[in-house]
Amino acid sequence: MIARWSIHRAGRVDIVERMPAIEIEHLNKRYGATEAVRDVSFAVEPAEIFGILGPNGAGKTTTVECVAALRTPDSGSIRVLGRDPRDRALRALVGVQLQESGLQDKLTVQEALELYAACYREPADWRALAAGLGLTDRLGTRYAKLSGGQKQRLSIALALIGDPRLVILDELSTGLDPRGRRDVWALVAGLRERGVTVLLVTHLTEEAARLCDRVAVFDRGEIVALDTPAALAAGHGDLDSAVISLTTTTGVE
Ligand SMILES: Nc1ncnc2c1ncn2[C@@H]1O[C@H](COP(=O)(O)OP(=O)(O)OP(=O)(O)O)[C@@H](O)[C@H]1O
Repeated sequence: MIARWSIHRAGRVDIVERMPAIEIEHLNKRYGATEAVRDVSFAVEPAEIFGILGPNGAGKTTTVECVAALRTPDSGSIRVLGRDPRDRALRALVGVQLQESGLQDKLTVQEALELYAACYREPADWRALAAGLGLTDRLGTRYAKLSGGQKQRLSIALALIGDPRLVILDELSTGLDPRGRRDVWALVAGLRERGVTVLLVTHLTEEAARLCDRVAVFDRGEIVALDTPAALAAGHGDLDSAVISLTTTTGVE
């Protein structure tokens, strides 16, 4: 665990002792009659890979969208790197990969990478990111012509282009082939080694078991269990069985 942490790329230095990277207290969010998130509280430590598992519609994306300031909570509090999620200073410190990318069809992979890199004062090396994600031979390809898995690789590269301190990854490996999954798992494990905090929404228990230090299991908008993957799996045989027995919703809304 990192005891002392300095945030310097926002133009000033904050030294924070044992401050969680993300702190959520009593988060509530509803859409009309649907209570998407109900009284959710958890904290993510610096350099931790924290997983969110749970069935479709359990409130996982809504929660991470609140952390990413893409949705406004109805009540509760969220601190990201000690700040309000809407604090502009976080733009340089937080990378977000969500299920929809919204990229223009005509942009090539290289143009997208260069465009996003230009938004940051100290971007990551986009060529190295592209290489790590197996995109080097697709740099000249327009977004519309990419396969689903290649779009996914690009969205991960774009989440990392600002060399963030915290990355939010929603369904990291959806649509990736086995080699692609292995590439992104190595990439995410490497982030932790560099002290980057990762909030990871996933449906893959294998991914959670391999990567995550701790996992919160969501069901019907609530956290029904929070522990290490090994502790969650204990007594159930494996993590898949644990999630199935801990949750009640079916896969279909
Ligand atoms: N924009 C929206 N308007 C209305 N209801 C919504 C909206 N977004 C999500 N919901 C509802 O809120 C609940 C939680 O949705 P959310 O997307 O957070 O779940 P999830 O756990 O991420 O699901 P999945 O695994 O399918 O991505 C669901 O019942 C969903 O139908």
